[in-house]
Amino acid sequence: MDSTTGNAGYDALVVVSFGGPEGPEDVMPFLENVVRGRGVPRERLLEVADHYQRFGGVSPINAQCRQLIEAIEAEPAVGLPVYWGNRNWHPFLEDTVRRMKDDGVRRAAAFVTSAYSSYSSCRQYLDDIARARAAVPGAPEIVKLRHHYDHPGFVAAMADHTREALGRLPGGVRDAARLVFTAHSIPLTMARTAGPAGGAYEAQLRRTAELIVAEAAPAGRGTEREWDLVWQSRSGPPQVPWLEPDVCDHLEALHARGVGAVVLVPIGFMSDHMEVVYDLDVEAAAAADKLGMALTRAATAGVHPRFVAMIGELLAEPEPAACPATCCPRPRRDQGRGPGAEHGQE
Ligand SMILES: CC1=C(CCC(=O)O)c2cc3nc(cc4[nH]c(cc5[nH]c(cc1n2)c(C)c5CCC(=O)O)c(CCC(=O)O)c4C)C(CCC(=O)O)=C3C
Ligand SMILES: [Fe+2]
Repeated sequence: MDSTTGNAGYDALVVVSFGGPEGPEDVMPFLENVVRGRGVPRERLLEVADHYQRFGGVSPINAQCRQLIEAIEAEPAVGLPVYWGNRNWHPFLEDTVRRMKDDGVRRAAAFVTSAYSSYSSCRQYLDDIARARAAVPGAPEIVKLRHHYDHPGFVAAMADHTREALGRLPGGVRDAARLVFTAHSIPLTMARTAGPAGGAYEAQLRRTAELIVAEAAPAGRGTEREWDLVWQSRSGPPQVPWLEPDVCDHLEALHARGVGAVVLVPIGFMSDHMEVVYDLDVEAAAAADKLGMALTRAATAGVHPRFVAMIGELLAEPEPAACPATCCPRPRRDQGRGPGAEHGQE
């Protein structure tokens, strides 16, 4: 059986991810890589550094990537050598591309651990790939697989995890529980220019949520389960507007409306990241506790068998159309700060 080429003739798969620190001394250099040229205030950076330090300076993201790669390597539908390269921490994508070239890879598919359109979640990864290839003479061609937000494998994994989290709520409040889907907030300027026609980040997340609601909580008791899409992990200077409401504010608003139980469903993250284990499992959990709300958090897609199988299915699809050069542009750093600030080098 020749399952090694698929329709698009790839000879390798590279998992492209964000990267995270793996010890206390990694935290500041990692954060400096993340925010270089981004205008994130120093106070915000120190606050986030403290979140990492509470976990011994170790983000869960790299271990999750290693587990995913192990699972992909064991997936018969993949049948390709699997590489891994990150934007912000070891193994850096450029080093990986060099290794791929040395191994004789000619045409690789890239699975980016982000399912949606926007500068941060799509274009920036395309730029990372282009920069890494430009630094390596004779680098392989690298084709980014399509956005998988609506793929039945991703949806099935998250629906399964949503049902499981509903099952962890006390029986008495389970039926009335509300599903609260979360994703990383982004600046409004970035949200407006996401995708070929703008607005794609939010529209895709909403679609994912709808698909999960339909699968996890089908109308059986007569009505569809109530749900919302809200935002978490806002960064940037306070005067720049980002997508709202924040998940913790939203829990308060729901409580004021008499909602007694919530399942958080982190569809914006493909695996456990610091944003999930701190911003949701520590901060949002504390907010719910204070309000006396029952709260559980659905597991991220991680290595759910349907999610892993999805990667094999994506590899078998014809080569995806490249994103138009104009979609998901890098927002200017001065956007949202009013007129007169238009001389940054970004
Ligand atoms: C849309 C989006 C995703 C989802 C898509 C994807 O998965 O790629 C994502 C993922 C992640 N973001 C991560 C970490 C950080 N993001 C930051 C800052 C920012 N994120 C942004 C957006 C996103 N981020 C933006 C617009 C900024 C402002 C600065 C800038 O314009 O770039 C900062 C700076 C400090 C702060 O939070 O203020 C950190 C440390 C980690 C690793 C977590 C871990 O270690 O477990 C992951 C997976
Ligand atoms: Fe981020």
